[in-house]
Amino acid sequence: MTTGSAVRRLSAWDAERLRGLAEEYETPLYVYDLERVRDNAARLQSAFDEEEISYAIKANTTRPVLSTIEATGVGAECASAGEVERALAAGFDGADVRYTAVNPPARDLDYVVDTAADEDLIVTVGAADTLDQLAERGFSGRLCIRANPGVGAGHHEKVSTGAAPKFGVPLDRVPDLAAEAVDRGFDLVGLHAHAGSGISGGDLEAHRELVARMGELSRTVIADVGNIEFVNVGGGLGVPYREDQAPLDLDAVAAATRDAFGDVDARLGIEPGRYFVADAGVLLTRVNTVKPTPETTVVGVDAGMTTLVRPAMYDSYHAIRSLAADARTREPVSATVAGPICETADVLGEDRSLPDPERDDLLVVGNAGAYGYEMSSNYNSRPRPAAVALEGDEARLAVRREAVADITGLETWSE
Ligand SMILES: Cc1ncc(COP(=O)(O)O)c(C=O)c1O
Ligand SMILES: N[C@@H](CCCC[NH3+])C(=O)O
Repeated sequence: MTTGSAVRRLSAWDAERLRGLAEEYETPLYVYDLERVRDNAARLQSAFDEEEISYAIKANTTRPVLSTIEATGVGAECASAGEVERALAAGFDGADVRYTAVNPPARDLDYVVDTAADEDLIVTVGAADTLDQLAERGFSGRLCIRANPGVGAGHHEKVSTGAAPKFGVPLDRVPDLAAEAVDRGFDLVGLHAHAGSGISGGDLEAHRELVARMGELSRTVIADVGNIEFVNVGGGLGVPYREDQAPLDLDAVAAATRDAFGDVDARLGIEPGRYFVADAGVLLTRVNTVKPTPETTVVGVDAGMTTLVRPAMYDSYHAIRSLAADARTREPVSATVAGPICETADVLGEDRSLPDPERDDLLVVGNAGAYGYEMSSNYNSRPRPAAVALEGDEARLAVRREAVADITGLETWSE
């Protein structure tokens, strides 16, 4: 049983409503549909009904999104002290929050150790060094060890983490570190690994291999040091970005995951981020310049790589559609949709067929709910956009538009 469709194309968004939101809140504007977030959560919970699910909140930490996901009963995986703070503030139970330490700054560890004492957080370490730093701080909470499984996957080499030395303890060193942790009095409750982000059907073999390696590792660790509560095999479930891409068959992924894990006396867990939120969000942007050139029609818009960095950073494809009310009556042109930033990489889409664009047309960019606002920046002193959350017929401002004064307000130097 699944809830809603596994694919939500751009054409499913109500164009008239989006035009109204752009008028009211101006552009660039992120729009999140909370009902779609719930649908995505329900689909995950239906497929992974025997597993423990956490939301990797780095994908979208906007408060209404966090509260909506918290209400579905899943946990939260956090990549920083700031994310832990936001997860707790949104209502996640401390016992369901995991902090994944990646070269953790001392300030993160101070906060997390302090908070863990009251909130029962789980801290995941990916280096023996981090274990020492926790011991130095008198950490007495629940501990998880992140393994580097030696197998990675993902939509781009920059997001394939499973074999990158930066992440996790090499698989063959995990049993010794686990034994050492238990000897030193840590409460070892789990093991963890993550292959990478944006896993598609073609990556399933890599996923299966990672899970199989984690199954074997957990059997060794349990035999050495006794029971643990869980083995989390990471996030990474991809969603279709192109119109012709098929969605992941979640039931098949869940079955393959269980099968590869085998018979281990610990709860299996996953921690997707993107799957919860990607197609629950769009980015609205307005055309400010139309420039025909011999190669292409350059369509200049008010959102750029500072608003949505994925195309510039990973060459990611995001569908773009014109919301001009008379779009159907216009001839299509081949367009390059480019932002206002002084970088050649500041292009949201190339070779896009758009109804003959005009200044002030509204465009909508798809699948912007994951790693969109989260990765936005202030480069070129561009204020970050606003975000609106939709709950049924209601729309509420979730994040106000940044002003230049918000940026300059951080400066302490005055003449
Ligand atoms: C440790 C960890 N867990 C979970 C995720 C979530 O990945 P995704 O949003 O692709 O599901 C990430 C990001 O890649 C991650 O680094
Ligand atoms: N930020 C990446 C995915 C997550 C990487 C985090 N480990 C993307 O937009 O695809």
